[in-house]
Amino acid sequence: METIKIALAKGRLADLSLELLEQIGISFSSYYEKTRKLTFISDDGHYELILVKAMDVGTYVENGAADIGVAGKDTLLEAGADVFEVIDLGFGRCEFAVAGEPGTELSAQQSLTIGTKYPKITNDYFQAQGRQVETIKLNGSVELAPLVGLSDVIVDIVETGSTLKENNLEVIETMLSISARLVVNKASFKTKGTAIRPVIDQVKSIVDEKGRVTNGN
Ligand SMILES: Nc1ncnc2c1ncn2[C@@H]1O[C@H](COP(=O)(O)OP(=O)(O)OP(=O)(O)O)[C@@H](O)[C@H]1O
Ligand SMILES: O=P(O)(O)OC[C@H]1O[C@H](OP(=O)(O)OP(=O)(O)O)[C@H](O)[C@@H]1O
Repeated sequence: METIKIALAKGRLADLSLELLEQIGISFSSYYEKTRKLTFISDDGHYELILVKAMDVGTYVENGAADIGVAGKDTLLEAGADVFEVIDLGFGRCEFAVAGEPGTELSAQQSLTIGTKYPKITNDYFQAQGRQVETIKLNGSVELAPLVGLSDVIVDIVETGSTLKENNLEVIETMLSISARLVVNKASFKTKGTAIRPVIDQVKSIVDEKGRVTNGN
């Protein structure tokens, strides 16, 4: 069997993604040795795990450097990744929102400056409303931008809302829902279909099962 390469995002999605793979019998014991390694071979020798930055998963999968990947919908949209998005995995759930200081009114601002890690999503969102905005690309701690006058508002991920609250900001407008997705390289889907399709099917059945439990049915 040809080795299947799986790209996972370092960070908060990594452990959940590995748990899911373990549930379908794909284990990477060497991952837990906590080394600085970025590639790992599965215990059965059939899969290779590559660990990449969250924003880069789509790029690796689009270019065929990985056959399969797990990435947040946010990063896939921002990277404009041309991949097959086959399953909504149901974890890494959060919302995209415009946030700012309490009382900020978007319509009241003639020209709006927006601090964000996601300039493409932000521009697309406002362009769809026929509105030109100026985005300032940031790489983290985005909530700081309106507090220090770098931008009028921010566009960022909101989960519990506690980061906004602790920085005296609030959601002004929710934009779209985000969750982790299983993605597949378009060529691999055909050329390695015999090996990839069973992985997709097994992941699907686990996600469906979880959905049923969560829904109480
Ligand atoms: N607060 C959150 N709650 C739920 N999911 C989140 C949250 N923040 C981010 N995510 C999801 O998890 C993915 C990975 O986030 P993580 O924080 O690990 O990396 P990152 O902040 O995008 O990258 P880096 O820290 O390397 O710049 C995101 O792309 C998003 O889909
Ligand atoms: O609504 P909450 O539950 O507070 O979660 C939202 C926070 O989580 C993410 O930050 P992350 O931890 O990835 O930090 P960074 O983007 O600043 O690196 C996001 O950028 C928000 O700051």
